[in-house]
Amino acid sequence: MGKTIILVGCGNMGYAMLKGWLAAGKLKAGEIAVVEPNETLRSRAVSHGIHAAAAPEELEASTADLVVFAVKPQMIRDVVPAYRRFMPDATFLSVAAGTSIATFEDILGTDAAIIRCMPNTPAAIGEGVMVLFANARVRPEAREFVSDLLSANGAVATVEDEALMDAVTAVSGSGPAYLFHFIECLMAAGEEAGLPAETARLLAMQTIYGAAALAKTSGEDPARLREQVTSPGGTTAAALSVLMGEDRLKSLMREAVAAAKKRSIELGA
Ligand SMILES: NC(=O)C1=CN([C@@H]2O[C@H](COP(=O)(O)OP(=O)(O)OC[C@H]3O[C@@H](n4cnc5c(N)ncnc54)[C@H](O)[C@@H]3O)[C@@H](O)[C@H]2O)C=CC1
Ligand SMILES: O=C(O)[C@@H]1CCC=N1
Repeated sequence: MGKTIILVGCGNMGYAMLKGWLAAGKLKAGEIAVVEPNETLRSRAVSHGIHAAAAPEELEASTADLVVFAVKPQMIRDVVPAYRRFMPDATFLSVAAGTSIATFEDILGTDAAIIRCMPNTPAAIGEGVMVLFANARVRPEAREFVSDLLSANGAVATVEDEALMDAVTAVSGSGPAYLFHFIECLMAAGEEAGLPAETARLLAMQTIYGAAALAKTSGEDPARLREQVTSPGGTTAAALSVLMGEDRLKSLMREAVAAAKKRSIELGA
């Protein structure tokens, strides 16, 4: 690839993205450096042969093409100024929920090339969805480079209106947690219905995986796929009358997504 990337923060999301890049062979260990104050987390990067620093002053790189911020939104104002020295060459990519381009421009100046990205943790296995919004300072070559890098993490999409990033965060950024909880609930219900724990786990996991894969690959509307499972007067109809009666699950999902969107807006305030 021949570029220099600095990953700032190698926690849950930063490391998930890094794993996706390395697994897809998008970059060599020598093309990326990590800044992470936590020694245990830093050692994960070191185990891949990557130079990992506890603080930006310890970085060996004097130039960078891309600086990726994967720290908590509340830390952005403290962390970002140390990377101003990589301007004007660097493009800055932030995955921080709620944190606007305007906040970065306030810290780095309006000359800075900034891309907001809302990823999700399946990025680690190339099955994430990475949603981008860039400011006008990002050059076309930099956009292409970032899109190509992130394609190792899964689908890459863009929004034209930055305000949509809060809804994106609520649907796909936080979304994996909803599905993990759904798996937990289906496992627990399976056990209560009499299945051994290991069987309930296998059935819940493979059913979610298989249904998602079928929904994605078949091109069928999810409602049509649901109907194909639902025999009139059968078992599925009995269960769906619980989930869909009075729009129960739909209302819950609407409330959950609205709560996440509201929190994303608050984080950016
Ligand atoms: N976890 C997720 O599923 C997603 C997280 N995000 C965003 O990713 C960002 C990181 O979230 P997580 O990875 O979940 O949190 P995390 O707490 O696992 O990772 C943040 C990392 O930043 C490190 N850090 C703290 N101070 C630092 C500094 N001065 N320089 C460099 N690194 C420093 C921490 O030691 C920690 O490892 C947040 O802004 C969040 O909104 C976005 C989408 C999904
Ligand atoms: O919970 C959060 O705030 C972050 C953003 C999206 C997923 N995790």
